Amino acid sequence: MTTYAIGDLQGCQTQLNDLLQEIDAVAPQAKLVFVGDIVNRGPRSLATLRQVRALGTRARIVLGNHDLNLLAVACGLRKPHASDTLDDIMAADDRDELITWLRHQPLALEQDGHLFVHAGVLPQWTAAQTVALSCEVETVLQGPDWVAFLQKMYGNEPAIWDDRLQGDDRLRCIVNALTRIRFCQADGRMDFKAVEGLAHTPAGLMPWFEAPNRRSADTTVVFGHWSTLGLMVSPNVIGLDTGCVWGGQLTAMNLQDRSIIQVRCPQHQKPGKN
Ligand SMILES: Nc1ncnc2c1ncn2[C@@H]1O[C@H](COP(=O)(O)OP(=O)(O)OP(=O)(O)OP(=O)(O)OC[C@H]2O[C@@H](n3cnc4c(N)ncnc43)[C@H](O)[C@@H]2O)[C@@H](O)[C@H]1O
Repeated sequence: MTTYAIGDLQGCQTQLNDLLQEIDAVAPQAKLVFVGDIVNRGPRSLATLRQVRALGTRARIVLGNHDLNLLAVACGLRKPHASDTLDDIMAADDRDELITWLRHQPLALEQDGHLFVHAGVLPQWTAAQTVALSCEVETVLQGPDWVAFLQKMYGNEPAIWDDRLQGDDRLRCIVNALTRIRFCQADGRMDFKAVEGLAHTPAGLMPWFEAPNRRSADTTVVFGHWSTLGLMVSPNVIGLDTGCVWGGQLTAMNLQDRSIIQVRCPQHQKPGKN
């Protein structure tokens, strides 16, 4: 069975339609895995969310930082940022159903020998451990205390993993790795400032996937989140955020033969204005 992994949609539903048409033309039964940031910044968050959900068992997703932001906005914890484009979801008749569906999605999943996350994986984690840690967050997100969890989720500390972490600190560290990391130090300490591409790697930092002795290196990790990195394809790392919302492209990769389908996108937001 063919599987396509698809990069950050960010509410670009017109391009999602175009992309799905192109996929269907070559592999109509293909399974789909979206690497998160289904919504926000783009013009059609509601339609995008509805369409991905309507794909049913054909598609799986992992949650991104913008999807978590939507949950926080929807439950009244966060005010929308000026650059957020979530109003159509907030006003939708099916808003509660959509939010419930979203908070029942994973932050990491393994399928067909690939590990899917939105942002990255800490060097101390194996692929199996990554999925287990994701499950810890999912259990809380799907339970009765999900709003209290989101309230404690924000923050950059602890920035380094320790198996002994517990409670809110443990969950925050897991969420930050799976949905926000780009660069880290050699010991896996996460950086949350640098957002540019590899040519601008700050001194003392490295992309998370180049951390020495990364224990998930035996599994191909597929991720999004890092639009300034762009399309990144190496034997065991595949980055698919090609900045559709910033005027780049929406990208899908056939994980069996690594062929690429891309759809050009108009610029919906200007970099640096968020
Ligand atoms: N635990 C948690 N803690 C904190 N926040 C959490 C959280 N969980 C969820 N969130 C939420 O995360 C949301 C986003 O936070 P931000 O802080 O805005 O996230 P970001 O990483 O800067 O941006 P993004 O995720 O859109 O990534 P991209 O590569 O496209 O863009 C990255 C940057 O690249 C720039 N860029 C894009 N294309 C560019 C180009 N062509 N040239 C130059 N710069 C470009 C953009 O301007 C942008 O600044 C917030 O709403 C927040 O609520």
